[in-house]
Amino acid sequence: MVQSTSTSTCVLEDQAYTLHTLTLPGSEFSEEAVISCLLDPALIPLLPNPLPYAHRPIDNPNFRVLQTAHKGAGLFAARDIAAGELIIVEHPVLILPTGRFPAAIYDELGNRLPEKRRRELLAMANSRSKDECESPVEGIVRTNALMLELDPMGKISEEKKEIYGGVYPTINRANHSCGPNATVKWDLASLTETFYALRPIVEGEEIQKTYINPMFSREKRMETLLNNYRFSCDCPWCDIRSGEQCQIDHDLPFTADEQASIEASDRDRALLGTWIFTHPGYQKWSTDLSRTDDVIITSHLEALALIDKEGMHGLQNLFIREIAMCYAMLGDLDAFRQWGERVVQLSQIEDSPVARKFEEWLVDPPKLMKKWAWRKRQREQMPGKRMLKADNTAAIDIVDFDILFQYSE
Ligand SMILES: C[S@@+](CC[C@H](N)C(=O)[O-])C[C@H]1O[C@@H](n2cnc3c(N)ncnc32)[C@H](O)[C@@H]1O
Repeated sequence: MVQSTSTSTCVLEDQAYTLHTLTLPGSEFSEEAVISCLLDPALIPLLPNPLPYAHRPIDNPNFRVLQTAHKGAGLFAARDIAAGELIIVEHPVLILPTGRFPAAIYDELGNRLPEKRRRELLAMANSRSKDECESPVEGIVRTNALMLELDPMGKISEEKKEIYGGVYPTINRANHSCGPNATVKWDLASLTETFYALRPIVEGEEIQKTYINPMFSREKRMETLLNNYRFSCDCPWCDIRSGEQCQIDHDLPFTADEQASIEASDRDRALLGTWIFTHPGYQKWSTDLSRTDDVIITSHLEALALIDKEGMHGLQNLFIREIAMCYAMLGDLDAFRQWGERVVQLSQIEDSPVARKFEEWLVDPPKLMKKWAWRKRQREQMPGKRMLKADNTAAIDIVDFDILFQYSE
């Protein structure tokens, strides 16, 4: 069976692009899946080879697609969903760069799909008028595409590297919130996007992701959403007058209290965005006894309180993991179990090796963790040692926020 076919097509600003169709074979559990791609030819050898089997559909899904009052369709929890729980795994129907191409190229990308997939694509939301995007496929791409990585090892030089997006008939039904309860993770090896919960979602609640960097100020978030997706955000962090007359529709000036609340939210979001560079981190603390025993835990609990307030749960894992590690170094078994179990639950999709490591440790932490109670033992051996410095050194871990965002023009 031919799984991968190319037809050389267009050159845009000196760059050649290839229309390339991927047919992922079906298995005992799945039908074959076709992905219609527009690619820099240099990316083709970087695709998984052989292609993976098409993903098995999820039995008894925990979500439904329903119509909303003013946002088009949306995804809603069909039952309670736990933090970290899988919602859906899906192959894109299209993969293409963010740049603009002639309408005929978009149409051709759509036409290369089997009829059922093409109809699914054409039924998706399109926020662009015919004047803006002559091809409806382009309008659908601009409204829906999620960034994905085809060259994780950086084989293509930085100057030539482009941003690619994927379009997903189901995941893309998720509407936007600046305090999302779910997020996505791309996996090149299986050519899938996984959509999963960031915090508990109750039955009937809308399942939403963020389309933009949630660290932006309210003004910038609203401007970006209007420019790229053509809507005014009415999430609780933007429409601070929910239930009353709202600024978005009526352009009334904010009261002093409303203005203060917007400024506090902007400040807290910006602070969370730089927290790991400006606040103490586990790595240095773990070997430095001059720092107080609770400095990381206290600081990280502060960050988690802000994360809860702003609904930025996409940032929580690093803090939760480091708090668990602090309790391990302090030899506090109950607290390590409590935080470690949260790590396992929240990391199963986001970072499965971390989830597995914690699962292993949780069987018998004092026996299995090399540094178990290291700080406690050091203190016992040096009871007189004073803690000299307040800790103001930043962590060096870098959070990759990119997976949170949709791509924009
Ligand atoms: C990726 S689609 C989301 C699914 C879409 N509602 C549908 O019917 O398929 C993006 C479009 O949904 C709408 N949308 C998404 N989030 C919204 C929100 N928070 N408020 C209003 N409209 C929203 C906008 O029209 C936006 O261009």
